[in-house]
Amino acid sequence: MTEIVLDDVHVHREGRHVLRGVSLRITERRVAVIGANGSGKSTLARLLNGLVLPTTGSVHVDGLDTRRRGRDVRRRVGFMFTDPDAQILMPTVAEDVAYSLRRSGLSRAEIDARVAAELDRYGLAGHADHPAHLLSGGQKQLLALVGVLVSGPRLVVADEPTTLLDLRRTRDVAARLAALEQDVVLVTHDLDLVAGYDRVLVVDDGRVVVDDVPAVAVPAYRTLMGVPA
Ligand SMILES: Nc1ncnc2c1ncn2[C@@H]1O[C@H](COP(=O)(O)OP(=O)(O)OP(=O)(O)O)[C@@H](O)[C@H]1O
Repeated sequence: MTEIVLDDVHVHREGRHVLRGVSLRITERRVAVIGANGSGKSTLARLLNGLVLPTTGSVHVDGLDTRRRGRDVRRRVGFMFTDPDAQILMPTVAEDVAYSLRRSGLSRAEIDARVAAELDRYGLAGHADHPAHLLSGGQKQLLALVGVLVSGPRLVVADEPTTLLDLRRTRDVAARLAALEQDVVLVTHDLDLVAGYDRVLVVDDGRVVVDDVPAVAVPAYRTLMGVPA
């Protein structure tokens, strides 16, 4: 279990107050973040692995300050972006996953074995030597997830990972995330995906305005947006 503590976090970006005093302690296995466009969800997600640093306040992951120990934090907390193309860096599928292990200290043979096992687990083994850019959107998102998982994070932050996917691929990626042994923080606009989560944070105008189980938080968000079910 990973513990993330945000203490009175404010984030200013180019004169804008993007987050306004967020304090949280996250220890649950499945946490979802929902909220309107521009409310600050991505910024909150990026704080969790030090991709964004607080302007004031602090973020600690298992006691590590993201401001001072960013590299150690990122080893614990993997990040999955909305657009998998932003995360696919190497020409072939297997090379791309192997790239995530370049600083692992493993031998070439160990890296190859681990890559093959992970691709197999995610149904991508048959594509190992294919150009990564020829995969379907859903396969690319799974490849991005494999690239995040292969280096062994304890927690995966996924920022709208199903936004670009069709219904079937959305269900597939969501099921993969739900089945992970790692802890998950999921940012999403798809309210169906958060049903099984332990905790839902509703972000509005830079603040966490609701922090509750899905059965309470989702209706509260609908009311906030003026679209009750
Ligand atoms: N680097 C930046 N420079 C300037 N403004 C920024 C920056 N990052 C975020 N913002 C602004 O902060 C606000 C919150 O952005 P953020 O991406 O966190 O929202 P979001 O809730 O994830 O939105 P969406 O649902 O549309 O993805 C937006 O108004 C955005 O324009």
